[in-house]
Amino acid sequence: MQQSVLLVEDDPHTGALFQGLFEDRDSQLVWAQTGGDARSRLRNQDFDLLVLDQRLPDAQGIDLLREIRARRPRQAALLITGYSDIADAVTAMREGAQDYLTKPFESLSVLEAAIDRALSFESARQHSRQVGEPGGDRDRRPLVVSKAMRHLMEQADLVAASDAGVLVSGETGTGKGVIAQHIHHASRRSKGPFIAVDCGAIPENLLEGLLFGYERGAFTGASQANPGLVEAAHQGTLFLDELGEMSPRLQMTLLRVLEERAVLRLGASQPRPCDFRVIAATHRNLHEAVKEGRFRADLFYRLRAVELHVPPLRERRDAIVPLAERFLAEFNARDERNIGPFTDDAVQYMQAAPWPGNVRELRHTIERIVATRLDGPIGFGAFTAGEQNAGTMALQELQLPLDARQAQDHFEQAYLRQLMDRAGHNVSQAARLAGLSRQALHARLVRTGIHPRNGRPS
Ligand SMILES: Nc1ncnc2c1ncn2[C@@H]1O[C@H](COP(=O)(O)OP(=O)(O)OP(=O)(O)O)[C@@H](O)[C@H]1O
Repeated sequence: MQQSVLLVEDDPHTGALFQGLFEDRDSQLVWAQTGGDARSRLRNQDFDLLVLDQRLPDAQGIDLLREIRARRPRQAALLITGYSDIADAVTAMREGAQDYLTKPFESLSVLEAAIDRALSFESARQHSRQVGEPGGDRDRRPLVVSKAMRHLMEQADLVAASDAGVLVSGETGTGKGVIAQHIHHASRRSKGPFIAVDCGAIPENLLEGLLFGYERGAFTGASQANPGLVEAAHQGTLFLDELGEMSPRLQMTLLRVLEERAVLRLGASQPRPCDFRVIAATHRNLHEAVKEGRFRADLFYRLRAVELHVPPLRERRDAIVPLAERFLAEFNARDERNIGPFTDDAVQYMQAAPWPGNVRELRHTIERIVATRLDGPIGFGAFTAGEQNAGTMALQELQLPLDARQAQDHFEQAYLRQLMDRAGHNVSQAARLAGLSRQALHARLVRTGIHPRNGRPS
């Protein structure tokens, strides 16, 4: 079925760019130049995807998105920001945008990939809602197979009943975020928001404003007051991922907020009461960090009333094949394929492989396999194909354009994708391998349009 996209954009160049992009596509583009125009178009037609510019003559893209999603909570959207403004981007994601794009666009292919991704995501979502109900929610639950994980989930259920601070530790990709969400959904706060922040990916000064909020004029560029994620998590759960990366100054502010149950926005004189539960996660050994004085002991003990350690996948090998089968079913449904089953040698390979990137790496591998074939059983070769000569293959497949800047962009994208694959899609690990700071790498990933989590163009 033909999909439809509503572009809300006042800039004629960007509008023309989109019209050009949609000329050869099987989907329909409708272009509205103002918020008012967009509202009237939405009264007459449903769109599979909205692409909203943040700065419109009569509205802010985020405000418009908020307004539209109040009536259509499942509306898929992408936000275009004029500057790489991470605060706008994060707000947009919180309002339910699938993704954000920064202008000027790096390249047409990055833009096209983002639209494709949002549209295929939307069609998969519509599909899974239709076929998934009433089992849809069940499918999103973590798969619990091994004894160690069963024990962990029992503990998670117990702690969910209390309001105690929880520290979830474990290697990257083991499912710490999944456990945090499970605790939230099993707790009395389940009707409130679950807000996740990756403390390691955001520079300290931005993280401060993002978490604790700011008043208008608190700093240059603070043109309007912003409540911050702590306030947004009111009556819900704040998931602080990679807490070990938080600077000592922000650790102190966070401790104060937790002790006083109130937050003081930057530039404000009156604290605002807030009621939220913190679940923190770390891949670092925070006990060591406390001993070495790099992490505040008082904050550590406060957040770690209960500690749950998620074991690496190699220590729960009986879960590998059931997880792989779950992911295979998920991607077959999403990509409308019918690939599988796994052959015996594929099963043996999976069970023996080290999976340094844990469940995320397994999931990503199955996604790659499904994306690169049409049907048939999955043998051992499917798992090793990506590893052999990964470097030379990536370069041969690059087909670099002759324009020097474009060639550099292509090369950087290929490099970053390969780097993220090697690092099991963990930004900290990738930054270590690349010899870059985590923030510098994150900025490059955002700039080149690669999604830090899955290495695909966003
Ligand atoms: N038990 C599980 N059942 C189903 N999917 C899982 C399970 N554990 C992890 N996953 C999937 O693996 C991926 C990684 O999980 P998650 O993001 O929770 O890991 P993490 O430990 O928080 O990673 P990081 O330290 O990099 O933030 C996600 O796509 C998640 O859905």
